[in-house]
Amino acid sequence: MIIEVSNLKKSYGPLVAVNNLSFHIEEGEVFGLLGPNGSGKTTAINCMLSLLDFEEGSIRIFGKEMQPDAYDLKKDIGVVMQEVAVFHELTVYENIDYFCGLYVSDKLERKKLVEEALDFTGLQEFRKFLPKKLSGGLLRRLNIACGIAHKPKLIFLDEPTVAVDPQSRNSILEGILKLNKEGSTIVYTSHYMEEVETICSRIMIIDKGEAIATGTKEELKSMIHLGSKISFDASTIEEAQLEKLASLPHVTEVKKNGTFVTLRASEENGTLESILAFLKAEQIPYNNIHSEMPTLNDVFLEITGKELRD
Ligand SMILES: Nc1ncnc2c1ncn2[C@@H]1O[C@H](COP(=O)(O)OP(=O)(O)OP(=O)(O)O)[C@@H](O)[C@H]1O
Repeated sequence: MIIEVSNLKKSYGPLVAVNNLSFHIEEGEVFGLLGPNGSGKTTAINCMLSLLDFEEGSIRIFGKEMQPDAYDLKKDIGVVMQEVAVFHELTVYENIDYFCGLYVSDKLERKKLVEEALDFTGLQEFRKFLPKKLSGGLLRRLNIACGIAHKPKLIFLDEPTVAVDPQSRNSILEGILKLNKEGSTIVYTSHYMEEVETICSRIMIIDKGEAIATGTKEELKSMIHLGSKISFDASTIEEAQLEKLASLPHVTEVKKNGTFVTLRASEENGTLESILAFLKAEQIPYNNIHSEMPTLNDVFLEITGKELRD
């Protein structure tokens, strides 16, 4: 087991930021911590890194208790923090070389690793640039290169894609999967459910410092019984017809907002067909019909009663 957190509790004065948090992360996982802003993700990471002390619980990394002076554990950990932390007077190359040098003293070996990190983050052509000449997305890529150049076994990435352009975002996400393929276990925090769904093998959803659900995205979605969502535009549909729709097999909910009708179905198979057959039989004109599987936002909404997004 790479990480084992048991009953972690951390407060800032009267505010309990993380409460009774327990989870484990196995080697090779991309583990996602998904929660809205202020839900305690960064606090949990900082406790795992022994950057913060905590009142209750225990944290074991690589099978050993994590301590502020556990340098033997820390050398195998890479950290990419939310705030970009690079030296503004050093070039892109020199920054990566500096951070890599904290772990790798052999010059030749380090040169190879820095070149690989430049390739990996697509920063080769910017190697001589000072950070102030980089766009926000490139600066975040530099932040990542500095955190991962020494090829750590375990990498923490805290919201690495906040405020980056879509191209850099995709390149960051692809890069994380590549690091994972090359053998690193990843802990990834985000409040973007799409990212977490795309790259994480297992996800813990947190809210107000507490874990509300943990599992693969399929497991999380099967915890709720929302099934798929089917929507269409039907300006002439009548109240009595909406009631009939609600009584079709597997339809669990029907809502109308303006001309837009949204149904929830507990079963994917055959439901869309029976809705289409009903609309045809009742001669109800409709447009833009589409069906969506539930998202992690639906899971969050069902459990907490609020949206994941701010
Ligand atoms: N140093 C601090 N002192 C007091 N309160 C803090 C401190 N750091 C965080 N908090 C509070 O603790 C709670 C959890 O914050 P934390 O930063 O861990 O959440 P988060 O999920 O990482 O959110 P974000 O994505 O916005 O960083 C929030 O209510 C935050 O305001």
